[in-house]
Amino acid sequence: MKILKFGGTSVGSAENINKVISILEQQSKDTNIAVVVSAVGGITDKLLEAANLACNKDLEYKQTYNAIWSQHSKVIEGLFENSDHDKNLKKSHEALYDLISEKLNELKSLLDGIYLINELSPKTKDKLLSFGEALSSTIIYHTLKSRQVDVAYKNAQELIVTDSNFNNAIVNFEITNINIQLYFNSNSNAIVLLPGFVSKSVHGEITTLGRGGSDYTAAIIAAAIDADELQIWTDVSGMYTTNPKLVKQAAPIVELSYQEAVELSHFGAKVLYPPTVMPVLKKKIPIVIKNTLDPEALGTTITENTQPNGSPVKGISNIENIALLTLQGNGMVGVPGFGKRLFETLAQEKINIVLITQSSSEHSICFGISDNDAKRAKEVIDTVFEYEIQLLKIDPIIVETDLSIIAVIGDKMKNHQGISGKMFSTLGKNNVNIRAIAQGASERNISAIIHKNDVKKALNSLHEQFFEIKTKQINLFITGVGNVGERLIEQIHQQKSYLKENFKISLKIAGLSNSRTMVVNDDGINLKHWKQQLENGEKASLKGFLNHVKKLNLRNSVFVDITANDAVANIYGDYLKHSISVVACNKIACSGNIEYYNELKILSRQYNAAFLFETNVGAGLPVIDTLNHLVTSGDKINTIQAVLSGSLNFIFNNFNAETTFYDVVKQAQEEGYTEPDPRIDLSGIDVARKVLILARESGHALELSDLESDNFLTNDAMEAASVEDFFKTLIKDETYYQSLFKSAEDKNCQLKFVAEFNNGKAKVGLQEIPEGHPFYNLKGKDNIVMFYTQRYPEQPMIIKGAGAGADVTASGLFADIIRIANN
Ligand SMILES: NC(=O)C1=CN([C@@H]2O[C@H](COP(=O)(O)OP(=O)(O)OC[C@H]3O[C@@H](n4cnc5c(N)ncnc54)[C@H](O)[C@@H]3O)[C@@H](O)[C@H]2O)C=CC1
Ligand SMILES: N[C@@H](CC=O)C(=O)O
Repeated sequence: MKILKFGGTSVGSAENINKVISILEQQSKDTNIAVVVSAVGGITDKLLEAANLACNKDLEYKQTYNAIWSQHSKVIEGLFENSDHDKNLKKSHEALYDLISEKLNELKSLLDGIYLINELSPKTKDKLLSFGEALSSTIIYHTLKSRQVDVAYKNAQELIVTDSNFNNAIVNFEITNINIQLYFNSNSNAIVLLPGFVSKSVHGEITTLGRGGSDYTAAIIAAAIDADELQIWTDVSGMYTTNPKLVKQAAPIVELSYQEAVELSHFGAKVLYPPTVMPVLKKKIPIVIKNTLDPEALGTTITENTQPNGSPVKGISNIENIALLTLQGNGMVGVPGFGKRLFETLAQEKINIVLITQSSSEHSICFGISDNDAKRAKEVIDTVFEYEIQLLKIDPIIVETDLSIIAVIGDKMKNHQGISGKMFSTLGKNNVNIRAIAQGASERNISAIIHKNDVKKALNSLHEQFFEIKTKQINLFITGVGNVGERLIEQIHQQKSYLKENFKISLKIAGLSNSRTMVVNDDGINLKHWKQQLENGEKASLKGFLNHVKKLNLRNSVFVDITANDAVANIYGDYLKHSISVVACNKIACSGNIEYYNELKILSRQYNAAFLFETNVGAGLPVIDTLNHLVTSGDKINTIQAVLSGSLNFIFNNFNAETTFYDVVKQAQEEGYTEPDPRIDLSGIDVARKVLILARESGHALELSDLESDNFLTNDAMEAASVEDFFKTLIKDETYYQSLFKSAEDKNCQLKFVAEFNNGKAKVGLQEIPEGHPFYNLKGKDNIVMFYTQRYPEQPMIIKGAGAGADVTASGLFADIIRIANN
């Protein structure tokens, strides 16, 4: 025989009750079943609300009563919607309606009585609450009957006998078990339907079984008759690996042991309330959690032992609204009795302790309790230890609120080393601060107290670590979606599935901003329509964007700066301080004052957040990465010689007697090689910034003002007030630029804008490069960097290739993002 229990949602509407009936018809084909039902969803709360209103002399109770009426009437109408066409069905419909009216009239009299006497005793409350299950079970029983199902009705009050502890009655198992056995031994109906939650005292008064009462009814019956299985039907497909409202990837757990289920349900998995299923645990009866709305789903089977080859971690749970209290002081060390007094005080105050930890120095005891109890706990503990506090033996108790507990759970964790290591390193990498830790000797549960704002991030990171076969999600927040930014989004869109499949990296763009608007979406921005979404976003603001990113608090968050803006560069520190990595192709931060550059490097280390800017030099070429590898492996950089401007190389490669300087500069701008403001390239500042960054990465504390810069532009060009005016000077001064070309051509040289770093000094300037020099044949928009080092003294290490352009720069940014993902 099997016992099936259906909760409030399962019997909450005619549609769901029809689903319940199909399940019953199906299951009763194989074996007899006992079916325990809860009240229609929401009714128990409404009964209480009506009673409290009545008790407080508030006539609104009549409205609530009417709502209870109409909710049941709606269910009945839905179940008998075709009764007009069938005589028998019509009769059943009317009979049921009369029965329910009778019960509801009784309820009305009770509520009127409460209103009149202005009192709601625990005994009356139980009588009142019992209406919920009585109504739902009557409706379902009569519906089954009207559909010719072989069903018997048994009021659980006639079987389950309790003491007179109203609202939370204690079961007398001796009498109850006999009652149940006698009844089921003499019953042959395929289905027996019973209301859950209700019972009667030995004196015949109505009692109820407290929280999770219907589960308890089902478990008591299952244990009494040694049932083959207890099925709990609810509105989710079992117990989940973690809270599915916070972690989208959470999935139902197929198998759990009783202990694991109890641990998980203690820690927030609401589908099972442990005390209620204790009777079946003793008898080792399997419990199956199933979904009424999706009966084909496997659900969760809970038995004594699970498969030996199952995963060691079964679930991750959390309890919200926790306060952490710390009792500390030198006077506690080596003195017995402090713990006893502390915990006795809490017990007397009926304050439940959720977690305890004590350091081996015995200097402090920490414990977690519900936030609601924190104030009361502080008052009573400080009073009890008033004498010791006055003598400065201990401090007044310290209370920290707004915390949550997260716990990793699994029976087999104790046979695996490294689980707690993985748990804490995952939390640490994601900058989740751990306030307290507890692990029992059973090693079935490792718990940590963290700030409530970190719970979502912590659960997602841990879920990814333990359940998602190493897929790492990277959450990108991109500022600047011009030439380069747009290409990066395209590249990410194109590569997303490939990266996920082949490298287990899941890239999500969770935020986008340009200088006008910004959009942030926890679920990720749809990359097919990102322009529209950004267009319709809220007004852009750097602080606003940062606040969104902080509030979302997603794991592996990366801020990507693809602007040329100094205000954006100045905000990196705020991201790093929140353990949000920064990837920048904007060169301002690394070439601005050295204190800021150093501070960013320190913050990056301190907060375990990457700060990468490979595209600052050579666009997509691996210049900085290579330099870093040389330096970290102990090499010394002696000299760097380089052509670092893609746009200037393009310009001087295409400028000759047949072209004009204006035309080739315009073309470089249109091809996307120049900075947003081309004067930054032509003036040599961009190259100066790049060589400065290389010098700094080589270990030299230089400022931009330390560099020698040989400018080749005319004074008018240098002083032009706008880009437009600048271009006008190029037309005006064409003869001058032609003379530069002519001078080089006459010497059979090529014009190259060269950067040099030597002996701690750096300079940039236009040079006439003779044939045979490695720079002479540098094509198109290429860059070349030659590192002369201690290990490469004669023949330099050379990096060469396209050093400008939106596509290659975007791919350089992409490479930095992947570096973070692979870390
Ligand atoms: N084009 C290239 O070959 C290379 C470019 N870079 C760097 O890439 C950066 C971007 O270059 P492009 O895409 O060509 O420039 P762009 O002018 O096409 O795009 C810049 C974007 O930044 C946005 N922006 C500016 N100020 C902003 C603010 N305060 N908040 C939010 N967004 C803001 C603009 O709205 C625009 O969408 C520059 O720093 C440049 O030095 C680096 C290496 C190579
Ligand atoms: N404008 C730069 C490209 C970005 O760094 C160049 O021309 O090299």
